Amino acid sequence: MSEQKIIDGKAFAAKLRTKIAAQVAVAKSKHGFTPGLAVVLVGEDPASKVYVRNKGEQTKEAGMASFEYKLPESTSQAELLALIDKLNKDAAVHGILVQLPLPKQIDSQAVINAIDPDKDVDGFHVVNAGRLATGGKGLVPCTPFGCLLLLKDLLGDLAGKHAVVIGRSNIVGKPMAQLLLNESCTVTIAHSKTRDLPGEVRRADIVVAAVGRPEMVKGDWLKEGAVVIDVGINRIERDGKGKLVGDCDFQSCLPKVSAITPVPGGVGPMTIALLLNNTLIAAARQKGVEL
Ligand SMILES: Nc1nc(=O)c2c([nH]1)NC[C@@H]1CN(c3ccc(C(=O)N[C@@H](CCC(=O)O)C(=O)O)cc3)C=[N+]21
Ligand SMILES: [Mg+2]
Repeated sequence: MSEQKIIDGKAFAAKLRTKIAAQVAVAKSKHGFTPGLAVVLVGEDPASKVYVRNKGEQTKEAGMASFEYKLPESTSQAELLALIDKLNKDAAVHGILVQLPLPKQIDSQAVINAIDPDKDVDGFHVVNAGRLATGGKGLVPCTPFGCLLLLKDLLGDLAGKHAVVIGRSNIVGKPMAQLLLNESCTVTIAHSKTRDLPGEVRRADIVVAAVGRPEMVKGDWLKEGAVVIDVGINRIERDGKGKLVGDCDFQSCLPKVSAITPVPGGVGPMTIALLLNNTLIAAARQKGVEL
């Protein structure tokens, strides 16, 4: 059980943020603009508040402008759409993120599709999903993008690898499968109706777990030497204490894998780093410059 099996997403993300900060400095000194990210939080979900605070802090650390909008739980869809319209028109805002989930009176997909696709740094707009599916130049969802960078850093060329993505959400599973397909992997998308999930996972060189079920994937489901990317972030109680665990049972998986991401410290920090990267990409495109 060697140490280096455990992928240090936190360190990788920190390195990426250093590179981003250097490019932000060039945007300012050479091109005279500051990339700006607006994050909109509706309601009081405590977990969401933590993520939004981390995003704001890391945005400023990278030298970007951070705009935070905190709206009450009772906000109507019309009020939220009015804010999006204002941010779409604001030249200082190059990226817009509306924190999910939204309160139930609001149709999330309608809100996401109201964001200017070129400012949609989550990559959730239907136009960006379409661009990803058809090989266009869009904005790629942060979590799958971060997972892909970790995999390429570890394995280099991914062509011909068998990847099993567990989970079919629009925000992780589907775009992850698309990215792996674009890298010429053979991709299986598994989900709650998949027959014999352990059997599917056993064929995988690469497993991406994004189901939101604590410790579901067991070590005996894995092929010897598989690479496991654990996207799950589940808060559980164990021995009377709150604990953060992934979708993979880390203890049983570790002896079987060639590499695995931990939770915390794996995919989570990459998601925020890729959000900053997307903001930089969006800003550079809006300004028509190469950084
Ligand atoms: N429009 C939208 N875009 C998102 O990207 C989005 C969202 N809504 N809603 C909530 C989820 C969740 N999310 C995380 C980001 C970073 C960590 C992260 O940095 N986690 C750390 C620490 C976790 C902790 O200690 O709580 C880690 O895994 O090491 C986790 C979760 C982004 N999300
Ligand atoms: Mg994201």
